[in-house]
Amino acid sequence: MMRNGTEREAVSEQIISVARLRSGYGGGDILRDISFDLSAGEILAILGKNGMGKSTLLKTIMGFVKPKSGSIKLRGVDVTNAEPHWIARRSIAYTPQEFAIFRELTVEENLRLGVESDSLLKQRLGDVRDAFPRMTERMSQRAGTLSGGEQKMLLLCRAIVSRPDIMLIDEISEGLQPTMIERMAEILRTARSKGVAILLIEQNLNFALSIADRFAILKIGEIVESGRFEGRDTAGKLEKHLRI
Ligand SMILES: Nc1ncnc2c1ncn2[C@@H]1O[C@H](COP(=O)(O)OP(=O)(O)OP(=O)(O)O)[C@@H](O)[C@H]1O
Repeated sequence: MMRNGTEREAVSEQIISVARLRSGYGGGDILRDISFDLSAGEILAILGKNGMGKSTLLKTIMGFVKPKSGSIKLRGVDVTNAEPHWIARRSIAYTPQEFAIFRELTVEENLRLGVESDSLLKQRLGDVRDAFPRMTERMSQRAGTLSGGEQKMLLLCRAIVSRPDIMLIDEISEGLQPTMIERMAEILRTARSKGVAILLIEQNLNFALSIADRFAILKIGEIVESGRFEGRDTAGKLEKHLRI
């Protein structure tokens, strides 16, 4: 598949393949029939109104919610019925919507959870410094004392130090100041340029439009519209589906 961009490198490896996925909680279906592919070095924004199942999609890919039918493949490996701890080891970083840092641990200890050893974290501190220099000045500070924006940034830095092939990101920009959102956009663009495949759940349409290559609109458990961001045409489609 050709990527949107100037280099026009042919990138064919399907990093995530979801086919005819049905999933939900108890007897009810939240996702009814979801299919999409995501390649290396590509950002796909999943958009939709509240409660349409965007977070459920990421939780299902991570194995926290069990699929009822359909399939999920990560780099060609079928993970449809795999356990979350096994999926988490397949070079995938998940930043959930709810704060997932350990407030009582220090910034360094939280980052340490993203890597296998102390020495590896030391080697990769440059990644954190490049992403958000202030974080490396806060290494011994308790994570719970960081500002809300910094806590979200810590989540993203923890994902970055794990050097994943895949990032699943749920509403990272929610409630943040524009400068912080722009920094996050830069971090995600950098990850994409290194070939990371990014599935981005977003309510902030401008943020999504500014970084994603493609979009998919989720409505009542199905993808009702998808494509590349192409100016006004796309804006019209999005407007139609996302209107409150
Ligand atoms: N653990 C759960 N048990 C039962 N129902 C749930 C559970 N988690 C979510 N739901 C329901 O599933 C539906 C989809 O929720 P989900 O969080 O996936 O939506 P979303 O599109 O991410 O919405 P938002 O943008 O508001 O976060 C909602 O109706 C929600 O109430």
